[in-house]
Amino acid sequence: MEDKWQEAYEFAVEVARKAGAEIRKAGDSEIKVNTKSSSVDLVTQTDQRVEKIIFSALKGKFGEGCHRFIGEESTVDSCVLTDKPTWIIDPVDGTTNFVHGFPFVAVSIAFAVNKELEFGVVYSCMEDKMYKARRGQGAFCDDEPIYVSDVKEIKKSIIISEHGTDRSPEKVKKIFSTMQKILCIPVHGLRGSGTAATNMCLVACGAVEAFFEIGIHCWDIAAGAVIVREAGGIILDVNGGPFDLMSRRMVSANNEIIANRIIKEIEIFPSPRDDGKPQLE
Ligand SMILES: O=P([O-])([O-])O[C@@H]1[C@@H](O)[C@H](O)[C@@H](O)[C@H](O)[C@@H]1O
Ligand SMILES: [Mg+2]
Repeated sequence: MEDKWQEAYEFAVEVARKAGAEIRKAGDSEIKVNTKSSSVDLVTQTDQRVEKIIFSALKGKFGEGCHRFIGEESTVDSCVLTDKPTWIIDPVDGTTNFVHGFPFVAVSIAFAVNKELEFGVVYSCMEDKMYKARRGQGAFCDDEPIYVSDVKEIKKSIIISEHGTDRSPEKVKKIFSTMQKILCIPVHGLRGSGTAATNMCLVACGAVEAFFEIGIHCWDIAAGAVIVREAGGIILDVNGGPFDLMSRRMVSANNEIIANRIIKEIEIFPSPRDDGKPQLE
């Protein structure tokens, strides 16, 4: 049977690598910082320019007729998954890191058809590491197979959590209360790279056991979701239910034991969905 998406997958890897090179060479001139949802939710000309480069490469190859495009800096098509082939793109995941020269910045490109994620590509461009996965065909870093950790004891785990860009006191209190409870289980450590896409790849390659966050967007996690699953991991909603790409919350983990142990400690707070539907509790 013809494999319809292999060419698109390979093209996405090429585009991600080129976009990463553009990020690396963006000099100080381009790091003119603007803000979005809060004074600490940063965006630069590089975010916008690199998204344009990615979109024009994909539209040039696949046309604008039947493919839809969801991108952090444009969201020309609303964040609603249809059955149409849909590209879900974060051109610069870890924008704050990029502005500060903190060396974890990723290009995240995911592709969905019939509302199902078909493949994900995450290029950690400062590390020059290419993570990728196609549904049902395994996960890779620089073409080497990667697998989640086999740790089942929470007290032998490293957990990633991020504080995001919302600084409202009630949310910050819940975020740090959750972190304190997890830290004092105790776990071996808490970490965070500052980019959700990279965090998910760290779960996928077994460097950490889980990453959870409330407040991320579909473009931050869509590619990482494929990579975690194909590396043998699991992704759930923070309430233990099924993962929902548009819900702006998730737990990704090496196995269900670790995922459920983390979920027990998460203090959930509301976060408006990417698709505008009412948020679940
Ligand atoms: O904005 P961006 O750098 O593409 O995405 C980032 C996410 O990857 C990260 O998980 C989150 O904690 C940050 O607040 C920010 O949203
Ligand atoms: Mg971004």
